[in-house]
Amino acid sequence: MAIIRVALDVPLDCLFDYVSEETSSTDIGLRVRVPFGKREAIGIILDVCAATQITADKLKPIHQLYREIPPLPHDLIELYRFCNRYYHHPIGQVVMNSLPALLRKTRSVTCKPDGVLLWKLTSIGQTVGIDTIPARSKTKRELLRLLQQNRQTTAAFLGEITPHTRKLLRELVASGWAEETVVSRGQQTTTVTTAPAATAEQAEAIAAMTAMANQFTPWLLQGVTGSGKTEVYLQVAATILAQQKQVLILVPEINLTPQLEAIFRQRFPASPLISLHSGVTDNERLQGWCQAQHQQTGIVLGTRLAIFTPFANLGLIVIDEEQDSSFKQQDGLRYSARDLAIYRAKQLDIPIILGSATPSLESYYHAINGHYKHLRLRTRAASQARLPAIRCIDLRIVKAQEGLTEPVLNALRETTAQNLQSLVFINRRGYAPVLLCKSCRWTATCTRCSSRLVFHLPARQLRCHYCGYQQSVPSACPQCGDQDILPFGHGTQRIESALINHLPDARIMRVDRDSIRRKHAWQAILTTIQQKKVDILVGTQLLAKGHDFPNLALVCIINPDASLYSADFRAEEQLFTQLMQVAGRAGRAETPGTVLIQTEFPHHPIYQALMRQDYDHYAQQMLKDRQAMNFPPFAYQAALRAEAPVIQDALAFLGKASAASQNRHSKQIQLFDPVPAPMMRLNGMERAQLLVQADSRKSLQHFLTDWQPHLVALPTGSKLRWHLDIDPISL
Ligand SMILES: Nc1ncnc2c1ncn2[C@@H]1O[C@H](COP(=O)(O)OP(=O)(O)OP(=O)(O)O)[C@@H](O)[C@H]1O
Ligand SMILES: [Zn+2]
Repeated sequence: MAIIRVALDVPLDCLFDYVSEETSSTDIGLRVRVPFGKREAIGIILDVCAATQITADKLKPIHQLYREIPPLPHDLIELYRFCNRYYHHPIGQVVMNSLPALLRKTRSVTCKPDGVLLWKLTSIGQTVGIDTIPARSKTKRELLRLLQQNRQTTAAFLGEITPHTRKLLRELVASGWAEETVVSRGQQTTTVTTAPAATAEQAEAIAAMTAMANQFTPWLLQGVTGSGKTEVYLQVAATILAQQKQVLILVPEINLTPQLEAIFRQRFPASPLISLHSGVTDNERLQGWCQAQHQQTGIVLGTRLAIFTPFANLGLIVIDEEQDSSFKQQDGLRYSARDLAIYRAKQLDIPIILGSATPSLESYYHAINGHYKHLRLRTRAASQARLPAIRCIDLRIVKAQEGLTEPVLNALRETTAQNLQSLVFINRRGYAPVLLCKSCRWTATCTRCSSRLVFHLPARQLRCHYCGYQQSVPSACPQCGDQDILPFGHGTQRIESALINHLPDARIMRVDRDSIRRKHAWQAILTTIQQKKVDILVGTQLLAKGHDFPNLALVCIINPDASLYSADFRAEEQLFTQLMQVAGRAGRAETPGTVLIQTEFPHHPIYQALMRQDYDHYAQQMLKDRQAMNFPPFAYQAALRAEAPVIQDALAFLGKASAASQNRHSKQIQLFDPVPAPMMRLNGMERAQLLVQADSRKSLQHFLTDWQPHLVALPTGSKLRWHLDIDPISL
């Protein structure tokens, strides 16, 4: 009889002990159904031991052990434990929330190898010389030769060679030379591409990485927009896949997966690929998860949650657009998928590539310090492609009408006339961000959030972009009764209608979260762009990230000034990155690109750096500022956040939390005063935060480990909620 220790989805940071007759230490990582209070719960066995502190009368037997899928691998369990320690998040919630939804239900699951059987050689089989097979066994020789040539082959294909294929394959299996694997359906791609000749810079990067393909090496691949980072990933992945290892590619946005998926499928038709992101069904996610664990898949492409995929034999991790904030989870377990990826790569002793045109300051700092190996791609890859020319339009001199200036309109007209595409970038969806009463200055605000309601034209609705609240537009000002209430400012819908007025003949398409809501809308949009059925795109950052539209020649950036003077010290970095990204969409193939920026501050260093396209200089300047102010990456932070129906309660809780830490106060730790969050009200709750800062990760962790039990012990009242956010990316 064994005591098993189970992780359950409860907010307590402990494992729960049960007895089980049928369990041994090899069952760590299996799912169990257990009684929990008056109900049943599902959990994962994290430990099996001989003794427990629970008294015999309280110790309960498990209800069921699920063996239909093999236990979670050890390295994944180690990753859970790391998350538990580092993010100070309850172990059971770490484990259970990283699992596919179907594994969190108290039901058995079936993982069917939903795919095609393929034959391949074992590593011994690959080294067998053809001439060791007697010359009279002509068909056997032929079979072996075919398998050596095509890494994975269907039995049907082999069956065309000889009617005795089945028998011969069995012989190969008996000698330990060949084996069957399962490949998910839909892998057989019709168009297969071959690698283009790498540019000199690409070749250098690929050579450096493949030379160190079998050990932990963090690479920062810093390549200007359009420099062909994807090609570098592909060629390094080829080496890893040829070693029969798996590749994990993380991208920031689900919308970036279809293009990349197609590229990888076409390049590696024999390597099964799965996509894991919020768009796949529960069952697809479960099957993908199982296939990765059984090495029925070679490539996993996914968004941040895919970092928790179990792998049989992972050989490479790629993080594309590594600076992107969506790699950080913003609720529950607030992990950074990028940081966890570094942990995993180290744990498995494999290389990791962080790719970006504008690395995060953290990664850039590691690279210039030599902690990461730094590779550069300084020129665009396609032979004719140059970086675009970037120019500012001074809004103090040139007036905008309906948000658009004459130079921008002219450039759009010219580009359209040349049959080329343009992108008008405005990072605000809806028609107008403010609805304003002209006589009493009333503005429409959300009752649940400290935000303004955004005016959406087609539906004539006011919507809160934070909590989703909606109402219809009032016919008169609710405060003074005046009927003169007007939309103020510009969103994508308003720019779209202005463009329709100014360029009636152009084909205009708006791309933002509202327009891609329908299923498959995104695919349709990509096809429309690729088939050149649109002249002008009006879009938010959805279109700015990572896309490769060869016919796009002009990018116009409308009013980016809004976040120039934000209170958050990261806002400037984020704006710079975003503008470099969006500017980088122009002129990626033969067509030279132009970028126009409408701004009231053309002399601001951010636009100056942008016009020079000098990331390094700007990054180094920002690093100097961070150092002077003692901000990350020169300091390590955690935020304690509390929310309650009234702000005083949240602040009071943080005050007590701060007091509870006093004895453990050291020189290395700085606790700031509790303050209301920049956006104080959200979803009917009022929020406050307390920033903890340390000079090293270690002292921060020490402090938090000490502090946490005191936090847990603080009385909160029923309505107050709090959490810790380690390495927060927005304050
Ligand atoms: N060696 C090469 N020869 C010719 N074309 C290439 C080569 N490598 C890449 N390309 C092409 O260059 C274009 C840009 O490549 P890619 O999309 O990988 O850029 P990127 O570095 O990811 O840029 P961004 O950071 O803007 O996303 C693509 O159309 C790609 O097909
Ligand atoms: Zn709201």
